[in-house]
Amino acid sequence: MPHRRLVVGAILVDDLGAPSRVLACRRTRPEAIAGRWEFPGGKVEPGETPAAALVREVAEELGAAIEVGAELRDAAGGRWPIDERYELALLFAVVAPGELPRAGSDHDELRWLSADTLGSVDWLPSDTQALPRLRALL
Ligand SMILES: Nc1nc2c([nH]c(=O)n2[C@H]2C[C@H](O)[C@@H](COP(=O)(O)OP(=O)(O)OP(=O)(O)O)O2)c(=O)[nH]1
Repeated sequence: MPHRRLVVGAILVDDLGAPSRVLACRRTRPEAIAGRWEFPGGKVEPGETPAAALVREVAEELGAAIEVGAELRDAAGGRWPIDERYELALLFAVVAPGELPRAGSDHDELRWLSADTLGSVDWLPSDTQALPRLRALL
């Protein structure tokens, strides 16, 4: 199987040590996935670490500085498939002190979700795969 390019997503939580809420973001584009909810992030550039890509993407999309924590892997220690070309790395993160994430042009709504409400929005399919493991940590 050819090597898949990496997309990173931030599981932005209220507290890295004792998370109880996660930030979900509703995409505005492209049209095929507009209205679906995701973890903010994007494609890792060549030579960039996943954590550095995440800091860059969240600053661009939500205007907020973050601190990056551990990665959420699947039960076998793997990342999350998107399609033939991409796979998803999900990294926990917190907003830096004094920072406030705001929707820019990539999103039209942000919502903080708890274990009880995590399934209440229409997540992208690759993100849906990770929800049971994430919910167990909230
Ligand atoms: N950002 C993000 N993308 C996701 C998630 N889940 C998922 O399947 N994807 C898919 C949607 C997109 O096809 C792809 C990431 O593309 P993107 O548009 O966010 O990346 P980017 O910001 O680098 O965009 P671009 O510069 O290439 O336009 O991964 C997720 O939780 N967050």
